[in-house]
Amino acid sequence: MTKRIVAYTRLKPIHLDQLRQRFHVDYFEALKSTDDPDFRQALGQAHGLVGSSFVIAPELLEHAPQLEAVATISVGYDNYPVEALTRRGILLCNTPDVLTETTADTGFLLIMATARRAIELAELVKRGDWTASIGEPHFGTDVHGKTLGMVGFGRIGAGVARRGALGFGMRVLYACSSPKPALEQELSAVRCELNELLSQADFVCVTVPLTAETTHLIGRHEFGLMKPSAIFVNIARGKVVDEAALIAALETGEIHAAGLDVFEQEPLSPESPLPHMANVVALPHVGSATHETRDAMAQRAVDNITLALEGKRPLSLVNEAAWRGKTP
Ligand SMILES: NC(=O)C1=CN([C@@H]2O[C@H](COP(=O)(O)OP(=O)(O)OC[C@H]3O[C@@H](n4cnc5c(N)ncnc54)[C@H](OP(=O)(O)O)[C@@H]3O)[C@@H](O)[C@H]2O)C=CC1
Ligand SMILES: O=CC(=O)O
Repeated sequence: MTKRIVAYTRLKPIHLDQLRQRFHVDYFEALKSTDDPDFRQALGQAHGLVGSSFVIAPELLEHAPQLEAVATISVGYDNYPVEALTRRGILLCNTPDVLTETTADTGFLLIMATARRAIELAELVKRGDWTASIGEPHFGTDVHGKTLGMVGFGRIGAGVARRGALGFGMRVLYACSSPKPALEQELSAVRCELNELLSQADFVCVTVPLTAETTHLIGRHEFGLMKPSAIFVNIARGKVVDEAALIAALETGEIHAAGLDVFEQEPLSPESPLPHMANVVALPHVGSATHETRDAMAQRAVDNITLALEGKRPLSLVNEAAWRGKTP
């Protein structure tokens, strides 16, 4: 029997063809909502699910009685009900590693663009307002030699810190669930409590996954601990930050500026003041969005779902317990 896959994110022909060589693929290249009746009907026969950017609620799984594996085209898996999947023995696979360096580049891009006010000043030139030598009101802030505070020190966090420590001579502090002795050695990084990091860092960069524990990890209290000169960067998930508290901290000068790739609501609501604030650089969740990296992520997802549906261990598995349940 040919197994069936529902693919709900646009894929390049090269990736779609690989899936179609082995499976029957129900392809939703422009899915607007998981309430789409055709999508729900296809789920009814699906053994595999491939995609990203939609919340896959536990209720949706009830429409997929034959589901064996899910491959998200992302490293973050906060859109998936991991416990419900594991309970049913459904494998959940993601795309770590292949996007680490690109996302770390985005983190550093935000650090640099925000500190040096690159977007604001480029806009000034574009408007034709560069009519005299630029003076102090338009000066930026140095990055090199400053203190970089990493909240979360996994793959991407280490990538950002490496750029800061080795490329820009920054002192690295990190707050993380577990110590990272190899990185401490490599980057002279120092582990500290979150509150201490927040009060010492010139740049605070968030790279923790979104979990129940990290939801609103950074809020009013935390912004209050930061230096008035601090620059806050979030490349993790919007909900890790209390956005109302962030807006207040930026408006009152409690912190200096923010570089943001992720938001509590995506796409960003037209009512949000964030993209209109001079001290904010806002990007539309493009941490991994380069041609090379998005191709590598899609390929990893194709490889993951193919292996999983062939009864082999996928390359990157989130719920180890579901795999253990399948193996003697
Ligand atoms: N903006 C974008 O486009 C992108 C965003 N992301 C986001 O970045 C996140 C991180 O990815 P990646 O670096 O690969 O993941 P990792 O799992 O390698 O790193 C996450 C780190 O956060 C730490 N951590 C987890 N919970 C806490 C906590 N409560 N307090 C302190 N530290 C904590 C982990 O600790 P420990 O090591 O002890 O487990 C780990 O070191 C993803 O989950 C995703 O949400 C990813 C890619 C692109
Ligand atoms: O946000 C992107 C991801 O890969 O996670």
